[in-house]
Amino acid sequence: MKIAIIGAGNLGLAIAKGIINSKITETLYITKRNIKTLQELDTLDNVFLTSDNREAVKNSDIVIFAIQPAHMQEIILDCKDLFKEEQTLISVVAGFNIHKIEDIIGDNLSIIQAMPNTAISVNQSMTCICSNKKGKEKINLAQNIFNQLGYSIEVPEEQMQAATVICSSGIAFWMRLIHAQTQGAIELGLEPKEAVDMITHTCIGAARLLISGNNHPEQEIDKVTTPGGCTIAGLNEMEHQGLSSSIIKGLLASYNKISKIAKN
Ligand SMILES: NC(=O)C1=CN([C@@H]2O[C@H](COP(=O)(O)OP(=O)(O)OC[C@H]3O[C@@H](n4cnc5c(N)ncnc54)[C@H](OP(=O)(O)O)[C@@H]3O)[C@@H](O)[C@H]2O)C=CC1
Ligand SMILES: O=C(O)[C@@H]1CCC=N1
Repeated sequence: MKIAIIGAGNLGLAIAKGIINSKITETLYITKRNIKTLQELDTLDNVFLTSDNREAVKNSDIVIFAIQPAHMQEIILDCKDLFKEEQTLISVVAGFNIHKIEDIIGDNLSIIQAMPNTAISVNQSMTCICSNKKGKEKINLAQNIFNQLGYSIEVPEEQMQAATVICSSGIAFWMRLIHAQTQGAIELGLEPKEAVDMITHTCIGAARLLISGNNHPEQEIDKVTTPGGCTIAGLNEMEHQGLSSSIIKGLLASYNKISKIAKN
């Protein structure tokens, strides 16, 4: 399998790192205009750094677009004559729906829209995917790739905006929650590094409990909250200060924004 990543910025580079870790590809082309910033990958075998998108597209079975939405039309048009029916085109461009890509290159190519997150660099991305009609036959291939870079699920195209908020922006939301806990932990007298270790491993534990069992989060909370104890005191104060409400409102604001971007 030969893969090209068009646009190695924050996400494209993270995808490249995940792919390199998982050794799923025979050759990996990585493009950006200024390839000097990719020096850390320069010496790797079978990894080709170039600013020539056409060279990357020509030499790949799977082409992943990880550029800003404003660059999509120009870059796709530049490579349009090179795309082949057997290739799989994967776009991770948020808010750039499949029909916008089909408007540029037609509906004869397999197009997958994927929404990963930056944890793809450590093969822990939650990635949601959907496809155009032609791309249905390539969904398994795409899931096979993203499952090696974390975990993936297929969702209806109309849920991609929600998936962007929960999975892709979600990394930033969780980071902010972890940071807030760190600030609290430092005030309780813990060293910052020690605090982050404690918080991140507790966070992984909470996620593992829900992934491994079928319990609702509140059932797990019930097991922790000793009547009259410190957990319920903390939880109630957080809710008095609007924790759940502020998170829900934040998710809705994020969703409204990406929906607006997708409509333009
Ligand atoms: N960051 C994230 O966590 C997520 C991002 N996304 C989506 O991924 C896309 C990329 O986001 P992000 O990585 O943050 O953005 P960046 O701006 O960090 O990356 C975009 C990259 O595209 C490169 N680029 C620009 N023009 C060209 C060109 N003509 N040919 C090749 N490469 C080019 C730029 O490098 P140079 O200037 O050197 O060419 C830059 O490194 C966006 O559409 C975003 O919506 C989706 C989910 C999560
Ligand atoms: O913030 C953004 O718009 C992009 C999409 C999801 C993550 N980053």
